[in-house]
Amino acid sequence: MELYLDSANTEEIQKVSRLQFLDGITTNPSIIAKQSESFETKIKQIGRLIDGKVWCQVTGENAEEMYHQAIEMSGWTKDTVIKIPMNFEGLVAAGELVKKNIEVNFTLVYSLSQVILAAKANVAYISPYVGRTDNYSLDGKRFIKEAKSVFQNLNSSTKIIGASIKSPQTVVDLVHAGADAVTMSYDVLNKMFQSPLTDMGLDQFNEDWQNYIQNK
Ligand SMILES: O=C[C@H](O)COP(=O)(O)O
Repeated sequence: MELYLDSANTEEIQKVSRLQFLDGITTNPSIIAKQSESFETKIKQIGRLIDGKVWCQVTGENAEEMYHQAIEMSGWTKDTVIKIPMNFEGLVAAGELVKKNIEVNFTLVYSLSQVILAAKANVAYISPYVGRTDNYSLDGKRFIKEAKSVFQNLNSSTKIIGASIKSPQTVVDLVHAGADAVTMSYDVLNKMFQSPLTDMGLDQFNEDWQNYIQNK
């Protein structure tokens, strides 16, 4: 399973880059818009901070614009995944990029008919936005399970990256549902390793150890 941080914040990226197993950084236009640097400067900086894939999203309004942006962005880091919106123009652009062996992710995927088109387009990833799905009383976990089964039925190698994750339990649910990858905020990533039982156990070990070495 691949695990990504969904952020463009330098401090957050520097901290998590110490985790050797992280697969990279995902971004989107809203995440980039929170930063002071230009898009290109920011993505290149992330590429220097992390040893892994850097995901960036095209903002063009038609296939041609998306394609040219994607080609340019591919040169910004050594391992770039291009995020393309799931719509007609995006499908056209993705076709051209896949031919050039560029890794493409269809973003904002919410229906199984979109999943079928993604499989036909032979893209590397799709990203269903689980938290946003759940906000509309639709079942994000179930959608990932069904999308996985569609890919299996079609013998597709397209991977599913669960996005818009709001809690560690959602990560667990998505792994059970068959997600190949997950991306989460710094806040959710930090909550993943926290447990009051771990803290209590560690406090007890420390206390016992101090007593032991003092009485030796
Ligand atoms: O780019 C994908 C993000 O995971 C979206 O997350 P969000 O719903 O918290 O904006």
